[in-house]
Amino acid sequence: MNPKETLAHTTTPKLGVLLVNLGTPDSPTPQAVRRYLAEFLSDPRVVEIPRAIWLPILYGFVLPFRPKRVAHAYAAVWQDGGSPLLVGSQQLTGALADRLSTELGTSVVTVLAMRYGQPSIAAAMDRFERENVRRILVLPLYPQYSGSTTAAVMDAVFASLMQRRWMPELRSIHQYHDDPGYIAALANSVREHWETKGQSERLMLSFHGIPKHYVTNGDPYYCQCQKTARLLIADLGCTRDRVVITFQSRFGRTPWLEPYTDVTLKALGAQGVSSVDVLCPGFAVDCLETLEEIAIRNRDDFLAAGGRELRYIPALNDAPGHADALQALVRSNLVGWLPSSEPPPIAPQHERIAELKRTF
Ligand SMILES: C=CC1=C(C)c2cc3[nH]c(cc4nc(cc5[nH]c(cc1n2)c(C)c5CCC(=O)O)C(CCC(=O)O)=C4C)c(C)c3C=C
Ligand SMILES: [Fe+2]
Ligand SMILES: [Fe+2]
Repeated sequence: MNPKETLAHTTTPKLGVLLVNLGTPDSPTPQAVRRYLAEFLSDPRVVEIPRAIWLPILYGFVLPFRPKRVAHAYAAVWQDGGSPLLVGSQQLTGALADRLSTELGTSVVTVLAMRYGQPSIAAAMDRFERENVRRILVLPLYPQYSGSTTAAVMDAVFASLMQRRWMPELRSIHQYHDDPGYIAALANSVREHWETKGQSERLMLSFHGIPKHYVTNGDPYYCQCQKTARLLIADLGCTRDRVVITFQSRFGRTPWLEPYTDVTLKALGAQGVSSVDVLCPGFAVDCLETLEEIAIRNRDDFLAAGGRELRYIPALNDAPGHADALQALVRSNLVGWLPSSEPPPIAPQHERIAELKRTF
């Protein structure tokens, strides 16, 4: 008998941290975008219309036309290393991996996967198996939980585990919308932007939308977006009338969460608001929806409607405060899995947000 290497009793089991983001095309071409959209939009977590109705629409009306237009949008923001979502997610994973290995040594393996496309969740699980990772913490890079994103990630993780004889132990972080480190990182990023560029007349907090009926059917996404916004506004000390909370990236014909970002920006421009700072707190890293939709298309619309300046505040990406926040989040979810079982204490500068979080 030739047992698998992972059965060797001398190897110490390791711990895996799996970061997962949405996924993105391999290149900004209609063919690659079509492959990506076909996989993404076939997921019943994303489009809940019955398959017999939706798949003919997807293959008959969406996939023949949308990829050409969307490929053009990707081309406008494509980077040397590839799609901004992939590059940014890789950089953030690198920053977190450095921190975790400095703190915990070689017993922790930090890996990035994408829910749709490459690098796949199945490949990450294969790597964990090869490296004798027996305990896995999954961190979907979505601060606010939605069935269409977070649960879709977990579906793929479970599907991959179904194929394995010796299942690793599993934990997952389903949301961190009110995590003090995350809120503080967002607030610091806004303050830094204001210090260098000055304050606009309005601060817009734009979250990715979802269909309204997902929320009425029980998805907590809307409430978690609102809580992120409340905590952020409180930490910034802004007056509520200067802030607008909106939802972007509408897709399809059903009503989505409102107010819509694009409609609101046009209305603000028309009402004589001359400058707006836009932050997208639900996007861990920049991507098509922030760099192209907000910073190019919606900016053009705002200016055309009479506005004078739209300043996009970048996503947290691999900023040290972001990687620090995720490190603390991961650490507090590893209690019992590490020799030292205590979660790290709350950083003194985050205590105020932790207190607010308890009261909201
Ligand atoms: C941040 C959380 C996200 C939620 C919630 C979300 C829901 C959601 N999205 C679609 C449809 C599309 N989204 C697209 C791009 C896209 N979406 C997110 C994040 C969330 N989506 C990101 C980070 C991205 C960017 C990907 C990139 O490569 O940069 C797209 C593709 C672009 C396009 O064709 O317009 C679609 C389609 C639905 C239907 C949905 C909820 C039901
Ligand atoms: Fe989306
Ligand atoms: Fe979009």
